[in-house]
Amino acid sequence: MSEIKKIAVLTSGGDAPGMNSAVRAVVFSANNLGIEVVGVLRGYEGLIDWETVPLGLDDVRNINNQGGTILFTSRSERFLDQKYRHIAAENLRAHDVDAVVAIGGDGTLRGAIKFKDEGVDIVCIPGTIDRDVACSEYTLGFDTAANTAMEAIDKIRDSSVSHGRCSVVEVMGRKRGYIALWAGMATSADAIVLPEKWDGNFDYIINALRKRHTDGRNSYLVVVAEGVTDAGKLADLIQKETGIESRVSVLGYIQRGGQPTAKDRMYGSLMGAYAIEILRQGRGNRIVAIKNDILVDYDIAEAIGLHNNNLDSFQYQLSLMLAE
Ligand SMILES: Nc1ncnc2c1ncn2[C@@H]1O[C@H](COP(=O)(O)OP(=O)(O)OP(=O)(O)O)[C@@H](O)[C@H]1O
Ligand SMILES: O=P(O)(O)OC[C@H]1O[C@](O)(CO)[C@@H](O)[C@@H]1O
Repeated sequence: MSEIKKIAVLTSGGDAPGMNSAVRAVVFSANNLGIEVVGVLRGYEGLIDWETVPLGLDDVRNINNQGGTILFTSRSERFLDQKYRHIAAENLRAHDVDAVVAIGGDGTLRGAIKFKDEGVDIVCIPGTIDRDVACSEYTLGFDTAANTAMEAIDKIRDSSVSHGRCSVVEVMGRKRGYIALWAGMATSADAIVLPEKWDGNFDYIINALRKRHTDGRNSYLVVVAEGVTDAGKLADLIQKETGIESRVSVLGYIQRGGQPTAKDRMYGSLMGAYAIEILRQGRGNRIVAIKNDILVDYDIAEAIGLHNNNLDSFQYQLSLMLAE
């Protein structure tokens, strides 16, 4: 890679708390090295339409505490088409941009691999509440989302206890159950339903709730990851099979919003700065990741080849034991 004089930074896929800290650290670190930064608006869409803003220190100074992403984001249908990826690459060349920092989830990473074929140097930062980027132990936004879900479930439980009901709460995570596991354990759920462990059979939940009901328990909490089943149907099934009055709450987009936790601000800052360090070393087509709580980086193609559908088995076993 030739010497870097100008870079573009974008956020893509679902917004995630901590993305702003990463953008901020990218701008500060680049500025230190005399590298110019443009912010691309609305993710890969903004690359295709060349919707950009210059980013200086004053533009990012006070964004650590802001939820969402100041650069906006999108799910770009057009970027799936090579014709538009070519236009995006031509736009970068026309504006003398030497490399791109893309902050997003596994889809953003897949897009980056394709974009590499257009001759673009790109460094990715894992940012998604789902924590579903296999090469990294952490993705920006997870901690804030898990805390938001926990606080919401605490409140739902208050009402559930008052009425002697069963609350079924659906949380996000796409095909991964991390938000459900963390928020469920933190709120002492009676059952946590995870995509990684789902065998299509609700009997064990029904039986467990029935036993608790017989034992005289007053209220019940089931946390279900969105990747498993329709939570409303599960609430109906529980009510029908156990006689416990049941209600459903789908937490939805509140999990993506709100002020980032200290962890997301810190990891966003670290990952943003590390991305610029990778480029300073003349390395492209990398993804920043966390391994054993330390910053590392992988070749993007190697990273996308990794699959990790396992949950930490100790955490999972503990969640079962604590739900007894
Ligand atoms: N195979 C692909 N080829 C080209 N571009 C892709 C591909 N997969 C995804 N992308 C691009 O990356 C964008 C972001 O991906 P996606 O919408 O899946 O979100 P994500 O980055 O996985 O984030 P989140 O996990 O928060 O949803 C897509 O909207 C699309 O523009
Ligand atoms: O914003 P959209 O397109 O509705 O996407 C929702 C999905 O995005 C995520 O919130 C991740 O960003 C997933 O947990 C969820 O399945």
